[in-house]
Amino acid sequence: MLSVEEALHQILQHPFPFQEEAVPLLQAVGRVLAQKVQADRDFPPFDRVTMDGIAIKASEIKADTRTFKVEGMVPAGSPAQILQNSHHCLEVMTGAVLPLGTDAVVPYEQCLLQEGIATVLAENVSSGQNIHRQGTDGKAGEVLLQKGTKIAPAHIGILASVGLAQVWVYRLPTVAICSTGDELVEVTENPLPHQVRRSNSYMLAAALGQENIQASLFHLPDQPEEMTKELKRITEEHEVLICSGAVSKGKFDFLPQVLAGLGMQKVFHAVAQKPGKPLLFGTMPDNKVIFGLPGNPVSTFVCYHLFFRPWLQASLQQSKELPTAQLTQDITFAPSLTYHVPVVLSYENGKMLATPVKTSGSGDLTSLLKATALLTLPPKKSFFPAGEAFPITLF
Ligand SMILES: Nc1nc2c(c(=O)[nH]1)N[C@H]1C(S)=C(S)[C@@H](COP(=O)(O)OP(=O)(O)OC[C@H]3O[C@@H](n4cnc5c(N)ncnc54)[C@H](O)[C@@H]3O)O[C@H]1N2
Ligand code: MOO
Ligand SMILES: [Mg+2]
Repeated sequence: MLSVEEALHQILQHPFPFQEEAVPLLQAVGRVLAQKVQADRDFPPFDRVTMDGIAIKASEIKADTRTFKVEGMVPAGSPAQILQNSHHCLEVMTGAVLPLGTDAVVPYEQCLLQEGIATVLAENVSSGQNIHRQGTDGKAGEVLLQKGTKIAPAHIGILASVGLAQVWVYRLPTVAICSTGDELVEVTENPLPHQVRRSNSYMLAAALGQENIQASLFHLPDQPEEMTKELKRITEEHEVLICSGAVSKGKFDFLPQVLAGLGMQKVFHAVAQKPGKPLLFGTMPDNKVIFGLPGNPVSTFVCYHLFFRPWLQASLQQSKELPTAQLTQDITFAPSLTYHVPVVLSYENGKMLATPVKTSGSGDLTSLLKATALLTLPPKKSFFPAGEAFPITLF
């Protein structure tokens, strides 16, 4: 059976060649940048006043010279002004261009202004005080954002600052989510005693929503002809198919054979891990990919985070290092499988700690309510002592 690393490696051999598209600035949040972003001018673009007050030449402050005649007023948004007489001052507002001939700003709180004369009350005034010098934070032409950056609100601020009303981002894939199983009924239905409401498809759709992907939802019955008919249409109309269920050894687990009949090239079917052993991954023509996630809700969730998300990130040319956290208690796990443990994270003395949550297995969706991450324990060992650190996947 394939190890988790090998399975992931094989999945990453099939990235989707996402095209680029331009979107309006505000629609770029949560998307992945497909262009390099450079500063179109210095950051800040001029010597910027950082306090409301008066601008003076600092060297003019002497023991007996603390009064300055006010020459005028420089609001933010007005062109640069020049101090005509170095014994004078100009009133300046936060955000204004520092007047030429001045090199210090004394805040109003440290001045007395009376009848056009400012008296500096502050003991010391040093050259450069309360001035945000041009280009301190970035020079014109400097690369501020790299391709592959996931755009967060702060990035939107930078994009706006450099004048990008349209932003080039990677186009998102069209994704179909298919749940399977005759025991499953709609959220709005009242399940009979032998039925359950479908939750996996909604959980997956919500997770994809966090990637800005609006997936289409379908449900397939445990019936191969019907499944084939539906999946033929769905795979024609979508680039990515994520199924949940019907991939194990059951007499009604028809998904692998139905997809093979539709032309899916199986890449693998089974990974040495718990949960999520019967994971299926395959490809279709035109770079289409299929993830057959095992149906137990926690398996679906784990496989989405451990395999689908890295595939999406790699396709969007994003790289990611997995952080680690230290176990707070011993874990014994004998099978030679990679073990994904739902954990709750905390911090102590600057260290991230992982405490396993109580769970009754991969069918226990409620275990995810307490957890904030998955801790991945390698297959080679069976005893994992408290204090040892392992990679975590946040969700
Ligand atoms: N003989 C074997 N039996 C099983 C094996 C095995 O290796 N040999 N593997 C087990 C593992 S591990 C898992 S995980 C499950 C995976 O099974 P399937 O992918 O075939 O999924 P189903 O049989 O369709 O369903 C399993 C379970 O999950 C519930 N489910 C499915 N979809 C949803 C949904 N959308 N919302 C809520 N719940 C869902 C379903 O009702 C079942 O209870 O197989 C083991 N068996
Ligand atoms: O994916 Mo299964 O847990 O190993 O139920
Ligand atoms: Mg099954």
